[in-house]
Amino acid sequence: MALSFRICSSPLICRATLSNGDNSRNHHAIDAAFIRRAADLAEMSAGLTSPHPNFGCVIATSSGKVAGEGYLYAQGTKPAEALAVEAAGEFSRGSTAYLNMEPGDCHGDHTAVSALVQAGIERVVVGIRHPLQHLRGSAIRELRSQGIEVNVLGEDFESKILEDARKSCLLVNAPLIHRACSQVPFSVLKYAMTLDGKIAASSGHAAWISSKLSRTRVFELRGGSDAVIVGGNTVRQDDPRLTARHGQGHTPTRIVMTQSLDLPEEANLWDVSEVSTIVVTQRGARKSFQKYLASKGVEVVEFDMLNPREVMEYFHLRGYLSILWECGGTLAASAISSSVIHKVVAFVAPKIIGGSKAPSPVGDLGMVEMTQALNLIDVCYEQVGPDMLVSGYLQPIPDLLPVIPSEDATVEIDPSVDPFEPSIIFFYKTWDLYGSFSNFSPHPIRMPCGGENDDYMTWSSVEHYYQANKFVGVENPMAHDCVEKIRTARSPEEAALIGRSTLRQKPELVRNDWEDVKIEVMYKALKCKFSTYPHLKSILLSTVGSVLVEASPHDLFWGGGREGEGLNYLGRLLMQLRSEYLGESSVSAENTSSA
Ligand SMILES: NC(=O)C1=CN([C@@H]2O[C@H](COP(=O)(O)OP(=O)(O)OC[C@H]3O[C@@H](n4cnc5c(N)ncnc54)[C@H](OP(=O)(O)O)[C@@H]3O)[C@@H](O)[C@H]2O)C=CC1
Ligand SMILES: Nc1c(N[C@@H]2O[C@H](COP(=O)(O)O)[C@@H](O)[C@H]2O)[nH]c(=O)[nH]c1=O
Repeated sequence: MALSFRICSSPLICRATLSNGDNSRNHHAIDAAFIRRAADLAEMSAGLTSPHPNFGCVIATSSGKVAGEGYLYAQGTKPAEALAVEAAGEFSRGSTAYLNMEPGDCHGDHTAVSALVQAGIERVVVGIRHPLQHLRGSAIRELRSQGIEVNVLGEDFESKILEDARKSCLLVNAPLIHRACSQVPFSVLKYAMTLDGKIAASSGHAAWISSKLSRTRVFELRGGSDAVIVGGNTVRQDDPRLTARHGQGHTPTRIVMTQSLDLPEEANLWDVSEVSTIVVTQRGARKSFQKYLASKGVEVVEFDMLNPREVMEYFHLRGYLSILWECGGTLAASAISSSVIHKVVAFVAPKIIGGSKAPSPVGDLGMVEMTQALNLIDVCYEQVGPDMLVSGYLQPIPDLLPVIPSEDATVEIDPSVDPFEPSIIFFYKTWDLYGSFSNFSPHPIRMPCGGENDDYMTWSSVEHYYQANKFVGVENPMAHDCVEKIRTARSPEEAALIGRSTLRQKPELVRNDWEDVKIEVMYKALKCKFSTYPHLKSILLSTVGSVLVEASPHDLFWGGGREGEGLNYLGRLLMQLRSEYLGESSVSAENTSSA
């Protein structure tokens, strides 16, 4: 899929022609228009890859013309700001950069901050600060320390028009903000209902209520989510596939929530050749069926208390940002009552089915008077083919300012808090605290390819290098192609997908000694990464005394597993590397003192 960044001629964006009197109002209008454009750009990666923090950037010249634009395609790919200054070329010098959100990583040569500084940007306007506490404020501080003027909406100046622009920045990263504030993923309840409020006929038949066009929109919604969830009854009634069939984009994990585990032996969701399925159930439910599902490649996770909140907290820990609920009314009511649903998306079809027993979108919430009804916020109406799409929020997007203080502010409030000192340090998603320990972190390394080819090459991440090494040195042109495909994959995620699926589908392309050498391959790559980036080495050394655990619940070799049952080889290798660095620094300290 091609990345699009182009010089835009949006009608919103005009040249700045300011008279003295209306200077500040016009400045605000121009800043607001460019920030809204940055937020629109940020949304462009939705559905292309797994959900991640969304970044967009517009470079505007002093005469108010767009010189370059960019957006983050996937986690671990070139920052939006770097793409935008590349597109703007020489026009970047002296220009203003508009960012929907403060960048995360600000250390090193390939970050958003370094791209803006090196391009000679004079002013940066930021829609919102980064919502994650460990990243909040760092990039802004760094840009200011480099002499760039930085204005943050809502902090440096306020007006209605800027407030609206700021809101578009909150909306485009609503999942991240909710995740940061509430420790559950952002959840959207989506349903299709007839004009008389039914989601199926009284027989349970529901195919179809909404039009084909509306259902294509649902595929897009799925593509922009980490997972789609339904209840056991929907599996029994509909035998759904829950795939995103809108093109080549991201496909979410399918989750089934069932207390009874009384599910059919044959179901579309048990075909995991394209997408995985996770069944969450009550501890001890139908052990033999659990085994059967496991034999089909379906992951089963047992809960002591199976309820929507526990399940969402669990998926938060697994790094999920956004979940689409496509369940029926019983589970929807339970999820709303547990306050885990943030947004509702309803397709209303101009059909009437009737039936006093036909199910409706939300079951019993225990309310008896209309005054108790939940009022949606920021409601939108859109016609999709013959249907009406009504969407809105059940909970306001938290106001970041008071809710999430920066790390510096936290230390001021409670000096005993040291976020870098728990005895076990978990890491997993690249944008979380210690995310730079992940193999998916966007830190390119230069390493020889291995095999007969000893030329040094650039690998966009440790994951690219590791996955490619599975096929290095194999005398088969398809293996060579595979190495090249992985090396040039647009994101670590894509590199992993190619590496893992080729290993499964064409095991003959995998080198014979792979199982014997894979740990060494990983160690070399990690060593290269941490030696190349001094700030990463410092973070690694700051963890001395703590056990490092990759919090991957499903990778039981490199990760720690859900309940500590994983071998955690990635954590172990990082600790081994840390000891090596410590040994080196104590030897060099000894040498200095004896010199
Ligand atoms: N038009 C539309 O948009 C949609 C329509 N439908 C229709 O809705 C009907 C099914 O509705 P419904 O039974 O409500 O839907 P679901 O199956 O989606 O949800 C209910 C099931 O969820 C499981 N569950 C697990 N934990 C809980 C919990 N804490 N609270 C509630 N349920 C829990 C149970 O499964 P178990 O019994 O296995 O333990 C329960 O039977 C079908 O006719 C289907 O066609 C469904 C989805 C969307
Ligand atoms: N009936 C109905 C929906 N039903 C939802 O879609 C699921 C089927 O998805 P799939 O098997 O992937 O096509 C089904 O189980 C239920 O969750 N959705 C809609 O947009 N419109 C509709 O009219």
